[in-house]
Amino acid sequence: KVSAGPDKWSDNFPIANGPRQSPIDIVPGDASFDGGLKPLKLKYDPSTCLEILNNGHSFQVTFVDDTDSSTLTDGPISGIYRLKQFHFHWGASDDKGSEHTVAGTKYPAELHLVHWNTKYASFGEAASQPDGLAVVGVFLKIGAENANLQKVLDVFDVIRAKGKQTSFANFDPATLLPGSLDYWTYDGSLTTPPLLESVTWIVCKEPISVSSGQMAKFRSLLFSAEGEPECCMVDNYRPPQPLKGRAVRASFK
Ligand SMILES: O[B-]1(O)OCc2ccccc21
Ligand SMILES: [Zn+2]
Repeated sequence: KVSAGPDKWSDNFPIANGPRQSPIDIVPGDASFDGGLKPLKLKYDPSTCLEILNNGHSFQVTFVDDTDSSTLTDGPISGIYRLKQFHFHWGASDDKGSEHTVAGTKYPAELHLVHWNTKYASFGEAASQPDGLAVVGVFLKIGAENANLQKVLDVFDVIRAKGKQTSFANFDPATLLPGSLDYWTYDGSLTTPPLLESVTWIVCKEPISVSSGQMAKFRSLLFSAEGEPECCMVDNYRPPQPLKGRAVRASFK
């Protein structure tokens, strides 16, 4: 059965209309500079990279998270958050695809690096806590071919269908970060069901590049499993949700 789109999610997940839903439209002029925000501290160990899988709504690269080898600290958060996985959201064409927008501007894709608070025992437990997750969002903008991203795209042929996975070792997610780690931050949620309101969002102002040909490769993945009618994996983004009085802070002037 085909899963229902974002407008139908509230039927099974009433939190879809909750007070801290994501993504949002970030309006730079409305964000308040907070001098108390620390620089992001991302320490990633490529040897914790484990596998890459097509989970039917995106593809994700999963990391071993039983030690503090790959962590996010500082920034707007307190304590140590461990990297669990990263994944992307993208569109059917280059004019849409990101989840967060910037003064209404949509990017063709958005990277999410998902971390969980080690004050909790596991990702699953953390995901149900208001301070449980911290997701670093990075926009992708059409430009030069991204050689680091290409290492991920090169294995797409073996994970084309839903449920396919393969080992993926020694990838350094830091190679997907922009030069500047200036960011906006606000309290939000998962952007896919169960839409849990447990995410401190950290959205980088500076995008990374992706070529139009590389975006076409994203669109070669399938929502469908082997043996099912082929359905291209595109438009796997949730549109912006109401801010409902939340503050968006900027780490930069
Ligand atoms: O980026 B997402 O909201 O999409 C799915 C997901 C899973 C875990 C954390 C955050 C997210
Ligand atoms: Zn995501």
